[in-house]
Amino acid sequence: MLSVEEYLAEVLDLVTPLGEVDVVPVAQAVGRTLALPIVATADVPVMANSAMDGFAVRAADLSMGAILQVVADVPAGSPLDPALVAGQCCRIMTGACVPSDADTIVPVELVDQSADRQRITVREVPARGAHVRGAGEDFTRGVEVLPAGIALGARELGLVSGAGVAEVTVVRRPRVAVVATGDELRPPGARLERGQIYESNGLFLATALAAAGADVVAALTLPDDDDEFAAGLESAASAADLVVLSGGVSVGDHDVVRIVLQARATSAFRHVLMQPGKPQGWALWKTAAGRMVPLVALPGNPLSTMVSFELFVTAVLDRLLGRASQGWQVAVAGIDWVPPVRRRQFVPVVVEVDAQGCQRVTPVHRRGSASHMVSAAAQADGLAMVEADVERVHAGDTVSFRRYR
Ligand SMILES: Nc1nc2c(c(=O)[nH]1)N[C@H]1C(S)=C(S)[C@@H](COP(=O)(O)OP(=O)(O)OC[C@H]3O[C@@H](n4cnc5c(N)ncnc54)[C@H](O)[C@@H]3O)O[C@H]1N2
Ligand code: MOO
Repeated sequence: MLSVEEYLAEVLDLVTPLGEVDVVPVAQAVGRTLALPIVATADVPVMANSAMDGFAVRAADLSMGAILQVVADVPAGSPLDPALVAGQCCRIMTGACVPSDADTIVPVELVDQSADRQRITVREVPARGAHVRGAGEDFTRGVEVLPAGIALGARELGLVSGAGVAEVTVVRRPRVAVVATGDELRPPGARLERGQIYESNGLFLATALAAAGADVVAALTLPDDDDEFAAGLESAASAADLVVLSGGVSVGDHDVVRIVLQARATSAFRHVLMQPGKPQGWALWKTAAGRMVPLVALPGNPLSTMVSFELFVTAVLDRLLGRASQGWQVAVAGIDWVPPVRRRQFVPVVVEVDAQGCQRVTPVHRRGSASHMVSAAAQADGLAMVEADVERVHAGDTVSFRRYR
């Protein structure tokens, strides 16, 4: 039996970072991983500008009751830079360039305006420099605003476009094929005969892989026949950087993935000290074209597939993409529960934050981490991890927690 860490190290050894890149417009870069850092093409703010709608003034002119003459109007986007001499100011809107002769903004609420809007009387005196957003205050041209290895979400893309960058260099998406195996599998909607079940791992894996940044190039369901399975696997692998399989990894007579890969590939089938997800396998499949394609074979029970995906497949994708892997946080148990014996437990939990700000996690299902359940993972916020030597989790005990991405 291997520890989770030992098995993870074996699986990670199967792949090296992809190293190939795409250059894509920023609007099409969501979910992609930066291959090169983002360097600002401009200062942000690009120029000193007003944080308020009001009047740009010279601080030297300010006193309670001072009357200033309004000599210009500067809305946002205006190129105007009106000259201001003593006793003069200009009307300015939020985001507009502060005139070179002004150093302070008086918000419109702090003045009285004459009926003809040509003069203002100052009712409250702001500090020198008030409401002026300085050029380069956020960052300056030439600085790195995001490092390589970052996955681009909405917030990152806001920053990238704000920094004036139109195209980003991202890691090519890993091409991943999904193979579900089992004679019993039927598509949802089909009429089930005795012994048959609805296929769910294939769609789960394809969807989770795409959400994690993969290009899913094939999603097949293959039977437990050795030759048919091998032929399907060859077609899946021929277009892929990685194949993720579900089912058939255990010790049964029809566990086609183990049987075929042990006979026809470089492979290892392991028992890992985790529950769910004890039987695991990996292989290197030599395609007809002579390319070695890494395969990660997950146990077929739906919760085993989901947990194994979280622990191993996401880590492999992170490595291919050159991206940091997600860590574990500290949480406390919301209730008592009994974890399985001698294996580290990964149990789907809901999380709530208590009055003290602690994350309290509670298994979503009375069956805890029983591996046949399809509902538990979907109803959970993430996984709690309980070490193998824990005989009973007590409410208030510290446990590790990882939120689904
Ligand atoms: N004698 C032993 N038997 C088993 C052991 C063991 O150590 N000794 N380990 C058990 C554990 S733990 C697990 S987990 C499973 C893993 O088995 P396989 O990976 O070989 O998976 P299958 O037998 O193909 O399927 C298990 C279960 O999951 C259902 N399944 C499979 N694929 C799908 C799919 N795509 N969608 C939905 N459900 C699927 C399948 O019908 C089975 O019910 O082995 C234990 N046995
Ligand atoms: O490891 Mo299996 O996933 O316990 O049922």
